[in-house]
Amino acid sequence: MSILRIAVQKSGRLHDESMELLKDIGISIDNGIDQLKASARDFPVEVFYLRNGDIPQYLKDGVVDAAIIGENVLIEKGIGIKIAEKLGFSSCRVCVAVPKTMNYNSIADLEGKRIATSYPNTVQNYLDKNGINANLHIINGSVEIAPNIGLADAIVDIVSSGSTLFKNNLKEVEMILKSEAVLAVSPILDADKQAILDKIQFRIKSVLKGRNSKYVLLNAPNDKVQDIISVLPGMKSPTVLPLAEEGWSSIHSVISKNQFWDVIDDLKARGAQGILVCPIEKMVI
Ligand SMILES: Nc1ncnc2c1ncn2[C@@H]1O[C@H](COP(=O)(O)OP(=O)(O)OP(=O)(O)O)[C@@H](O)[C@H]1O
Ligand SMILES: O=P(O)(O)OC[C@H]1O[C@H](OP(=O)(O)OP(=O)(O)O)[C@H](O)[C@@H]1O
Ligand SMILES: [Mg+2]
Repeated sequence: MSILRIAVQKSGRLHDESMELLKDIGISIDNGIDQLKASARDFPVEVFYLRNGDIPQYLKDGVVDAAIIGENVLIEKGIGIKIAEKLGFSSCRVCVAVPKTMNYNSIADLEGKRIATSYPNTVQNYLDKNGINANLHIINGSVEIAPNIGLADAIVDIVSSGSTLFKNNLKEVEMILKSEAVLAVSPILDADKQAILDKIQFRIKSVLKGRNSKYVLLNAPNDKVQDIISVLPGMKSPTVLPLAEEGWSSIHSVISKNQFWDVIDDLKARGAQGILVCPIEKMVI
């Protein structure tokens, strides 16, 4: 029987949420400390714990079949590897930053400069597209220190809150790309493995939809029900049930997290009372 080999980051920023997602889709792993490989108890899956930066090559070679990986690393090293699903965590951006004191007006100011980065392919592509010639210095970590020690005039690195740039007296001047954790798939995948992957992807979609939605219950007098329903999306349409008290109804619906507060304000204004909001574990549509 086929077994799908999934790579996750061994340790680092993606590890915990990757394991949480696997758990949420029903893949439980006996994770012995320092194990590099583990089998799932209840699903035909093996999990490989690898460095994020090494995963694109393993996918290309078909050593692993799928992976949870930072999109930025795939863009840097994973030409031809398909993204099956965006996973909604570890969001960041890859940016150009320069010393705060530099008078930066446009990308033309990078001409002839020394740029330190761990993402040389991404940077070179970006410079080529913009017709800029610059000298790249490849460093593997602590890139933000490079301008302060005289190694570079600018850097390209990951930015999230911006606090690392701030601490190093740098300012963000260009955004090259946005990234988040993704489910990536090897180009070498037979039909049996594809069938396992399809099941996993279906489960991931259900979990992500659940994470992005809330279940809402509220009470309303019957004469307000139609007006309230008009602002509730619901999966098909909202559920309306009679309350024990004559003339009142309970309305149940699902609201997307993005619209949540706006819809709640609207519901209150239309006469909703006793509004309860619950998390949704999974949503299968
Ligand atoms: N500050 C951040 N905020 C959000 N996401 C981030 C941040 N830094 C990195 N990431 C994302 O998490 C991924 C893993 O980052 P991390 O620093 O843990 O590993 P790494 O050092 O790049 O990789 P390796 O596993 O090869 O040692 C990055 O590729 C990026 O997609
Ligand atoms: O904008 P911020 O929120 O400050 O995040 C950005 C920093 O986070 C990452 O480093 P990380 O902390 O993962 O350290 P590393 O360089 O050792 O991987 C990245 O390389 C930046 O340095
Ligand atoms: Mg890092």
